[in-house]
Amino acid sequence: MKYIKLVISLADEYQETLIAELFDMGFDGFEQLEDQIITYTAKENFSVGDRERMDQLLAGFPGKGFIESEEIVADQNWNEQWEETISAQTIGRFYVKPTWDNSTVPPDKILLEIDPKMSFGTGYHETTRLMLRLLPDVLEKGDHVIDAGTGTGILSIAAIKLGAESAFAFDIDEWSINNTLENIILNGVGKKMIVREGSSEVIPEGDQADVILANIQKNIIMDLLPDFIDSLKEDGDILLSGLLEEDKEEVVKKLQSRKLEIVDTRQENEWIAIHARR
Ligand SMILES: C[S@@+](CC[C@H](N)C(=O)[O-])C[C@H]1O[C@@H](n2cnc3c(N)ncnc32)[C@H](O)[C@@H]1O
Repeated sequence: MKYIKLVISLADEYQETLIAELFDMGFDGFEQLEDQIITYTAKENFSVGDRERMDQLLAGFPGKGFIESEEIVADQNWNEQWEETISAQTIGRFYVKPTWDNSTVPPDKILLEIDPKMSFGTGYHETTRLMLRLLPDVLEKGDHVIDAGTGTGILSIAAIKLGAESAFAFDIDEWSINNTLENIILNGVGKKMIVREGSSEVIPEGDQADVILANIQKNIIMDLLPDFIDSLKEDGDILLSGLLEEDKEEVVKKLQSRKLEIVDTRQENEWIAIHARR
């Protein structure tokens, strides 16, 4: 498979906003450098319309961004480049590392072995970190979890390692499903985790979660929220991220209008996560 590698020139303070947009366009694997982002997408996914939309987006930033270079790279090269940018890190109670990192797991940490390939969820993004830090405060042993937009599977795997009895994870991205399946095997959580390709329509009828996890993006979360609430037990908890600080008011209002109580809100840089309870 061939990928398009784009090197984009953009001031640091606008990079997260652009990344959220590019992510929705199907781009994945974002390397943030000083005033520069390197990103990839499958060649067949990048239409002329996408290119125009990207040019428009970049022109909209103060000081303007632009595409410095565009190159077609083969799968193998791409993965090698990507892997070089990933290394282990501690996030709250977890130690997240790819298989090619041989560092020692700190004794008090729970290992999450995640080979990210192209799926979002290395633990490097603020939204994943916020979710991983909130999860131990919310999850109880024996819980059933629904993980919407699972990416690499990282949040479900973390939940099971914390003591969840089962997790149902779904994602619209086929690549993410394959990557999640690999990570399930790596972490030995296969018996407790079910993965499906698709959106909220794939949640089994009558499935009721103690905890719903959704690190996606504001508009998608707003659309899927009614389905999430239908699949949440009375007193169940919902953790939402992929949200920017500026999204907070709208999302909180919507949650409250559906009679959910806001328990906690956390922030890292301009990103937030919300913990609400039914
Ligand atoms: C920001 S990533 C989060 C990945 C991972 N859960 C984490 O916390 O690191 C969002 C994921 O949501 C998926 N996604 C986007 N829209 C979706 C939808 N309508 N239903 C299910 N998954 C969706 C994307 O493919 C992507 O893998």
